[in-house]
Amino acid sequence: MKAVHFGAGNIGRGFVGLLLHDAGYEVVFADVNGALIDELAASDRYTVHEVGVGARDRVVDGCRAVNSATDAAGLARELADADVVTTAVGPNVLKFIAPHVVEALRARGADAPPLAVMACENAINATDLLRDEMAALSGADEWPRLAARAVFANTAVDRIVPAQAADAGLDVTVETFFEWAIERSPFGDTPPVIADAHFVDDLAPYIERKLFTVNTGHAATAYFGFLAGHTRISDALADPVVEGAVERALGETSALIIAKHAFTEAEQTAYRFTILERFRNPDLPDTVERVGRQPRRKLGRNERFIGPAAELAERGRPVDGLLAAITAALRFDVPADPESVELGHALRTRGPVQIVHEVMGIAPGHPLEDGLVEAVAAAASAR
Ligand SMILES: NC(=O)C1=CN([C@@H]2O[C@H](COP(=O)(O)OP(=O)(O)OC[C@H]3O[C@@H](n4cnc5c(N)ncnc54)[C@H](O)[C@@H]3O)[C@@H](O)[C@H]2O)C=CC1
Ligand SMILES: O=P(O)(O)OC[C@H]1O[C@](O)(CO)[C@@H](O)[C@@H]1O
Repeated sequence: MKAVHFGAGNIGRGFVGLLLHDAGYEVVFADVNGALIDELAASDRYTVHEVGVGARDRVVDGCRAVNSATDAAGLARELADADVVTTAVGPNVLKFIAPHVVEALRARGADAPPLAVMACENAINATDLLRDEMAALSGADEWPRLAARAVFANTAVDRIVPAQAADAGLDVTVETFFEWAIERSPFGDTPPVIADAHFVDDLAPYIERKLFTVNTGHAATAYFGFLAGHTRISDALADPVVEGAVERALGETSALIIAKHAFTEAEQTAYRFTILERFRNPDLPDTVERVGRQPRRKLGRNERFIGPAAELAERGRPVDGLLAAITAALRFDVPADPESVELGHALRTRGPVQIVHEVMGIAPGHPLEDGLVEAVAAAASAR
């Protein structure tokens, strides 16, 4: 069995690549980072170092690497007999992966087993986004023929993999916790065998619970922690002011998750507790700048703040904690982060109403609109 994984970064090597390797797949990493690919090609192995309770080291061996920016022929050869394609490149990069997978399906025989395609990104239904990019490239005439040669399954991935030390080489430090939930139904009776993944009939509850608890909580810790002057996530959460603000936002998203899905209040409280303990892990060298990265993406309509706040507002439920986190996200002033710079520029040059409509995707008259306009105005006057 063979898997081609796009994105040999933190989640690629420290999570998806590891689980595929442990499931018996021959793993081929495809990436546009030439130095990283050269290093992977020169050594067929690396170590995943876990930190935290029950930590152990895991070796990934037998892997190969191909530069997807410069070696289209090599990539096509690897894709030709792949069983699985996965990605961990960031949701905004999926459009650059789409042409490669379209070409692979064009070259794939109609009798070959279907290629399992699973995007492993922090976004709701990221595989559908990739499939839509592919369908648009292919066109209405050809697409049904190509689509029949693949199975597209959405997934939810959860493991904290921080930025790695400069001298770490290919090795990756990760937390012990992980969860990879994959939609079962697209595969019919023959889902891929990935022992450490968890196949579910309905992914929506898992992905919403994950995105609106883990990612809302983590990003809120980063933004409130940044404003309070903290560098590390674990230090930020040890600050009672930051912890209180994060708890308030998570109290609101938890109310939504319990109202929408079959999780009980006790289950959601336990889940939230576990998540906050993971963020507190002092052995995890994680920073507010990494976790807060790309604030514009994180303030998108279906993302971790605006998504749950919009649904809560539609239900007439409180959203003050989320609005405070949104203001903090807009005040995340990190010159090295292009999206933070872009938001700073938007706050200086565009009015709050325009930002709410165009950046956050909230329509005029939506019940969240007024609260958001106030949150944006507060950030504009503070930044
Ligand atoms: N790091 C974490 O703790 C977690 C990250 N995620 C998600 O996983 C995805 C990847 O995140 P990280 O691994 O942290 O980022 P990363 O920056 O460490 O890795 C991304 C990799 O994608 C590569 N890449 C960029 N453009 C590419 C292209 N066109 N073709 C092939 N490769 C390309 C980059 O060179 C890099 O090696 C994101 O969607 C993130 O939200 C999900 C759960 C946890
Ligand atoms: O690119 P994003 O959305 O910040 O993804 C990384 C996030 O995902 C998480 O791993 C949670 O699964 C956090 O480590 C981190 O905040």
